[in-house]
Amino acid sequence: MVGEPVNVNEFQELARQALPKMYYDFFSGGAEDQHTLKENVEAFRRITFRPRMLVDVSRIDFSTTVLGYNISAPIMIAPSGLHKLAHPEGEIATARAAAASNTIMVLSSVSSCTIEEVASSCNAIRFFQIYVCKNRDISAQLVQRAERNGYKAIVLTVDVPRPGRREADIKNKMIVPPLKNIEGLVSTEVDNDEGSILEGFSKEALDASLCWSCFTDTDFSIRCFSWCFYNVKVEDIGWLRSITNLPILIKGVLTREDAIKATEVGVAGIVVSNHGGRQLDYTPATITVLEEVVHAVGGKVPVFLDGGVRRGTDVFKALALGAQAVLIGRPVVYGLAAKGEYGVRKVIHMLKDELELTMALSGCPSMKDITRSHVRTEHEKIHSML
Ligand SMILES: Cc1cc2nc3c(=O)[nH]c(=O)nc-3n(C[C@H](O)[C@H](O)[C@H](O)COP(=O)(O)O)c2cc1C
Repeated sequence: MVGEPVNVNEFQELARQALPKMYYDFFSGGAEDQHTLKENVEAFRRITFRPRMLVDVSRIDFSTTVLGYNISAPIMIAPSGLHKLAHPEGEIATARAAAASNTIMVLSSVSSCTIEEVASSCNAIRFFQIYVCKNRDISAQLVQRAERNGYKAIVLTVDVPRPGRREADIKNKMIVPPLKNIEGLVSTEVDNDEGSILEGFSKEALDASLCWSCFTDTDFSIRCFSWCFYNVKVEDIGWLRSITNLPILIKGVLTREDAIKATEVGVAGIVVSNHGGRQLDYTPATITVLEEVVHAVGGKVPVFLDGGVRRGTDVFKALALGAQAVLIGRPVVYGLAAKGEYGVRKVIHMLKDELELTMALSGCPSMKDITRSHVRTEHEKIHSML
């Protein structure tokens, strides 16, 4: 029995106690051997600090901006689906916690509350995450609804051409409740005797043919024109840019090769993510590839990171390695399951408190003081021993 939690990790056990096994497994699980799921957390632990002493840390400021929006700390809420499985108020409670914490929430396209319900529930700064469906009209409708309802950016998740093999969901024959945003547009009644219904549905609906496509500005306007007036299907990322004025972030990049392609197609930012270890198992922990992506991008667009962030020290490490901010996945859902909106607020608050302390003890009174030389990676440790 866990009493009042004193850190974010302790919310996981509270969530396990609060939820039916099928739902707890859905939120906590990863793909196959769950190697990447564990590594996301473990890799942070292998990074150590190089703190500086006798710096004036009597005032700490970690407020920042993301795509021009001021937020209280470099900690945002990652998109995760089906929050009503965690708590009856679902994403509305999560959004209210984001508003109270003055941070950004990325709403999942497979949320259990609609785009409109979340938008009208509070004044949180919201981004909207999409998967591209085989039927592009469905994705286009979602993007346009998000834009109409005041969402400030589109987060395109690119690591799910097919769903990863989440064996707990398969065993549990995970049942998907109605996906409110796409109700009536996509059938969730998929026969999938061998696996989870969620997996079966994703295989049916998602467009596995989605690709990068580079284009010049002239090329782009021709594509827009043709899409609007002749309804000719414009391919891929160019297609997405042609249907929205919102900035587009790409979520799911893990290599320099893809980081370069992302900047070439004109995205506004990159999220280094392996989907919290739920997609391809044995992809590296995100914190270990962050620098590779940051170097490849060369400051052209901001780079964000999610996966395994459980401590304020983790946030600091990601910032030192070049992230502009981090996103939090499971801890938010665990907070929601354990204590509703209050639980999500508490999770964000705990991470902020820990970040503040880490900055004070490292000699970094502001975000700009956090540098690469404040951390030591495992690679550097090995190198220094040779
Ligand atoms: C239960 C669950 C559902 C998720 N649903 C989505 C989703 O709908 N769209 C998406 O882009 N990512 C989704 N993700 C991935 C998260 O956005 C994020 O990448 C991941 O949770 C970060 O790792 P962490 O949980 O260790 O913080 C989901 C993750 C979890 C745990």
